[in-house]
Amino acid sequence: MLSAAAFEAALRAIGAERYHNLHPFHRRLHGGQLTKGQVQAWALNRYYYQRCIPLKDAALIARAEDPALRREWRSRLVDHDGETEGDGGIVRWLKLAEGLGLDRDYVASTRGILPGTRFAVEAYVHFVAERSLLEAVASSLTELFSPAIIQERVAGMLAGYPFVTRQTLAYFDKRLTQAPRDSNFALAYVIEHARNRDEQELVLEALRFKCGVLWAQLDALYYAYVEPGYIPPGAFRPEGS
Ligand SMILES: O=C(O)c1cc(C(=O)O)c2c(n1)C(=O)C(=O)c1cc(C(=O)O)[nH]c1-2
Repeated sequence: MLSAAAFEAALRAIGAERYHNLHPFHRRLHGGQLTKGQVQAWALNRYYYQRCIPLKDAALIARAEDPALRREWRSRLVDHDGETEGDGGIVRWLKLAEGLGLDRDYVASTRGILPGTRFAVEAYVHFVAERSLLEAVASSLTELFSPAIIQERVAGMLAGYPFVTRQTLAYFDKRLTQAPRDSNFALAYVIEHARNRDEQELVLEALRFKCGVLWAQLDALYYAYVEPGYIPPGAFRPEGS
């Protein structure tokens, strides 16, 4: 069995090798190299991820028998759904999409998303609902790596696109405190609850799976909106394309 330190190092190595900051779509997004239509396509598709996160968190809570785990995890539902209407991450993401010039109702309808986005995000929700609780918790560990990408994204997008303002990107301000809180809890949880080498391997595999969920969403965007640019029937078409 790996020591706690070696186990944590193995988890971090997966992020260093596979996290979606490395994807060419993100390299372009953060480097100011995309058109407004391509940035809109990113925001519109990612809305589906945001919308489904609370479904997977609710699925996890439904399976957790430990009140302490449920109590800790429910803050994630509040972060995304808000305490009242008009509050929370989902609404903040819709504001981001609107700030980029998209119609809020069209985004919320998810009619324009890519099939690849739908399948990748649904695979995540199913994974959390169907695998062991340990794997479900482990699959959230990509958030260990998100503060760095968020800082890079916000700075890169503000510098790279005249149509992006700090207010438009307000969604990410809260994530900079929420993500470390959540991922530190999840990391301590998997270190404590993976009781043997096989369970540690399940945790590592869950994190690799989740990196694939994030990567596949960007593959779909790249293929449809960058190269070769085959937009599937029914999916969002940027103006002038
Ligand atoms: O901006 C990003 O790159 C990024 C990445 C991730 C992630 O690593 O899964 C999440 C988020 N953002 C995010 O905003 C978010 O609410 C979130 C929840 C989760 C999760 O798996 O429970 N990941 C992420």
